[in-house]
Amino acid sequence: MDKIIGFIGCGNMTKAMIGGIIKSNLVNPKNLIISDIHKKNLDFVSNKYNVKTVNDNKELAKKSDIIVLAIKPNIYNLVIDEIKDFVKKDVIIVTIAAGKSINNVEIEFGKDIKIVRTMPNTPVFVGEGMTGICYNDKISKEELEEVVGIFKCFGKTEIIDEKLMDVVVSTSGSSPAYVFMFIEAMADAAVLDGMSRDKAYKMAAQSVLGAAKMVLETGKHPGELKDMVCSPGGTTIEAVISLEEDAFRASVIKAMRKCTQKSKEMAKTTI
Ligand SMILES: NC(=O)C1=CN([C@@H]2O[C@H](COP(=O)(O)OP(=O)(O)OC[C@H]3O[C@@H](n4cnc5c(N)ncnc54)[C@H](O)[C@@H]3O)[C@@H](O)[C@H]2O)C=CC1
Ligand SMILES: O=C(O)[C@@H]1CCC=N1
Repeated sequence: MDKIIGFIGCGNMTKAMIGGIIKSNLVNPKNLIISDIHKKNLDFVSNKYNVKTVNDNKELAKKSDIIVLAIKPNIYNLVIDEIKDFVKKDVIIVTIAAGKSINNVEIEFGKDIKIVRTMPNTPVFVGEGMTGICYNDKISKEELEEVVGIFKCFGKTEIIDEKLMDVVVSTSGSSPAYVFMFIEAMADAAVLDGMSRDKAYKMAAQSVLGAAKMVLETGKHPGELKDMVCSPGGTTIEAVISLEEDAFRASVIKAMRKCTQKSKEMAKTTI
């Protein structure tokens, strides 16, 4: 691709995304421009990846063909207000924030603008991200493919109906946090029973990775895969029954619905 891709905000997500883009050789590093209010973040990426950096969002807006808004949702208004009169006519705006609908962003720009709304997750750091993507009616098939191509540099992508984007937030955007809690809890139990901390994290995490791969690669129902682990009168069924008694699955479902609801509420209140 020979388009100029600009990232506004050089935090965790941007660092991970540009790392993946450069590794996959999608664009020359010189075609990436990053802006941030903190020089320390810009120095980090220019030293590590040899990308262009600017401390002025307007300057980035004037030069970029695609702009990824990688700032926190609460400053989207501020940043859009700052750049809206400086963006190129055919610029593609890519959002990655929870609770920012396409309509919110269209209203903030106050003019016809191409928008791709995405929800990635932190596994983009290791090239295993999962990104839900939707877009407005100004985006052509080719433009959508270009943006999808960016997100494929650091993981998998799914095109999703916008009305399900709040569900994407809870299912893949926020879900690494609950999985980390699960791994931490498993490791705590192992440590309690005498295993060293480093071995406990490694063994719990690899088991989660392997189990996830089995769901993706066998196509079997997760319940069937669970049954394959449970020997009659054995050890696993003891753990399964204990988790059921403590409403393990109901807790996860309840937590995810709260997460989805929060994303919906944010979309109502952030314009
Ligand atoms: N962390 C996560 O798991 C995920 C985050 N997101 C979304 O990604 C976005 C970025 O999140 P993170 O990278 O985690 O945040 P972060 O806090 O690490 O990065 C935000 C960056 O924006 C910079 N910034 C603040 N004001 C600015 C301004 N006026 N102009 C330019 N830069 C400015 C900050 O200095 C910081 O480097 C958020 O909207 C978040 O909702 C999306 C999916 C997953
Ligand atoms: O908690 C948040 O707002 C972001 C969105 C998805 C993951 N983290």
